[in-house]
Amino acid sequence: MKIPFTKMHGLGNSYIFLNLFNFEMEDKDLSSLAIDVSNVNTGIGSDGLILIHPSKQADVGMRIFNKDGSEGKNCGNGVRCVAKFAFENDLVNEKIFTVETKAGNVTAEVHVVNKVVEEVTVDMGKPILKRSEIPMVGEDIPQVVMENFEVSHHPLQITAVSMGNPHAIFFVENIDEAPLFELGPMISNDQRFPEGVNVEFVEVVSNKEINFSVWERGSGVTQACGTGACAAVVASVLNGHIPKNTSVVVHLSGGDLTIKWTEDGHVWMRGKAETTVTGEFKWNRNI
Ligand SMILES: N[C@H](CCC[C@H](N)C(=O)O)C(=O)O
Repeated sequence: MKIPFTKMHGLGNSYIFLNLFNFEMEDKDLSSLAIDVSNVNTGIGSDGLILIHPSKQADVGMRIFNKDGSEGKNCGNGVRCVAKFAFENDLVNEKIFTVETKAGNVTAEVHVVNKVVEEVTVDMGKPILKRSEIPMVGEDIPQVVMENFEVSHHPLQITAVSMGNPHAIFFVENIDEAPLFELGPMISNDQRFPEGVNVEFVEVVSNKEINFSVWERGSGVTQACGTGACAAVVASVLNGHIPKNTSVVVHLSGGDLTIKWTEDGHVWMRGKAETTVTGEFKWNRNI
């Protein structure tokens, strides 16, 4: 089976994009396709697969699958790439439009230079803070902020935020000393998160700047995580490190995002989206 694809990335968080406006894939094949295209040795190499599809409730729709074949509900870097693809391929004809995700609709605005979308601003909507809606097991309280969370004899304090997908945020003194590889996978698969969780370590640099690293649910360490960066800013405000309504520079391994949690409760994200390569993937898994 020959599959036309476009590889794109947001700050090095890369996905293989399929345009389902002019190509069809069976739902039952998507998980295994995500695993195969993500494989850097036998596939194309990426953090997962993203489908761009027609939508009845928004201008375009997207679905995101992680490297392990699991489906996520939202993807900040992915939304910016979908917006770039949709505008540059005339799937939309306005610079501001809506994108359907499994977590609901978001609104994107593309910033164009010489017909090329360089950056995208996304209104990622409101964060979800209620424990049961993260979801996280335990007494259902309005928000989980600096709660004791022991992992493998490490006494940590967790702040939990959902951007439609779950995030566990831990503040550290020095991001370079964060136990990302040791504790990331343990926390991501911890029983206290019934659906798993994305794990972020955050170093507060100032009241408008943070350093950030991430172990993504279903993909492991990635260069960037857009929803994670949004969740990290929300957590920083909840913990009094950053005032609300501040334009925060989030330094991720792959580059910077500018994020603001505004008084009306919405989280805004601005950052780059880039196209790496287009091509045709010969997929011959015996399905
Ligand atoms: N691993 C995430 C999906 C990708 C999110 C990330 N790549 C982003 O940019 O937000 C999850 O399972 O919830």
